[in-house]
Amino acid sequence: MNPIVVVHGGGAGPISKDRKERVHQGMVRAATVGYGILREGGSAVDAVEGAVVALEDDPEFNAGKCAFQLVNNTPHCFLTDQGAAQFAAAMGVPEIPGEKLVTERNKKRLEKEKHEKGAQKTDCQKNLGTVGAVALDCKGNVAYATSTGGIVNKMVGRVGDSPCLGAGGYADNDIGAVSTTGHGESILKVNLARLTLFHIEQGKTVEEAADLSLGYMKSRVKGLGGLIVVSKTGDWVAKWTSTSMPWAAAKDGKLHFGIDPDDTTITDLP
Ligand SMILES: COC(=O)C[C@H](N)C(=O)O
Repeated sequence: MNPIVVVHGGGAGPISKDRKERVHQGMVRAATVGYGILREGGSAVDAVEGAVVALEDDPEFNAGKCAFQLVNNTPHCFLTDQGAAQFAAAMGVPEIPGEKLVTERNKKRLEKEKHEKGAQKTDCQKNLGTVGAVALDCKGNVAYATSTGGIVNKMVGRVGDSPCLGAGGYADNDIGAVSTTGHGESILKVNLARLTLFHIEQGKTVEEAADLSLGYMKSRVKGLGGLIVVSKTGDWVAKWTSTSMPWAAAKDGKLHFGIDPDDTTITDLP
């Protein structure tokens, strides 16, 4: 099986010219890290972890920190609050003060948002991002990872879509893997990642499946977003209904990259 990794940097509004080059570099770096792991025989799980950690460490993107493997070390899928903190400490994860995880750009964005009236919109255009990766390894295994700082000005205690199975992502070796981004509440309501895989299970191409599930989210709950998919047969796609979504894909020694609709560049991988 020829390995593939696809990454995204969050579905959002237009990206300013000066940020575009930095975002481009971040996407290329993450896809190259993930692909390098796969080329050396690494697993899909290792590849998505490597790619997402590269994006988490890049201040250009809005993500969490430390994508370690809960499912491999506990019988559970989710841990929150104090339990999550205890588990992280037991795994030797260093504690980082909250303020060190917030960039100046995000602080300014929060202040601006607090002064603007009105409820959270479902178009996700103001959000600064989320990062994600999907991969298919040489053995035919697929995996996904999604990491986010969430939406701006959210209520304390909000759980978004990104950590939730079926919404923020899903992987099944019999079908493929998906990582999503966009308006979290909408993504949760339609179970966007699993819905996309359902369409592939029903015989749709990855492209058709992505269009159907994103189209359904838009028409049914007026939610905008984006997603990346890799199927078990090695087909992949990056699609979005938000204005932009930075993405990159590495396959067969080629690197594909884009931010805006109908604007893809293809180069040779180093
Ligand atoms: C582009 O922004 C996001 O993807 C935010 C994330 N889905 C959330 O709602 O928490």
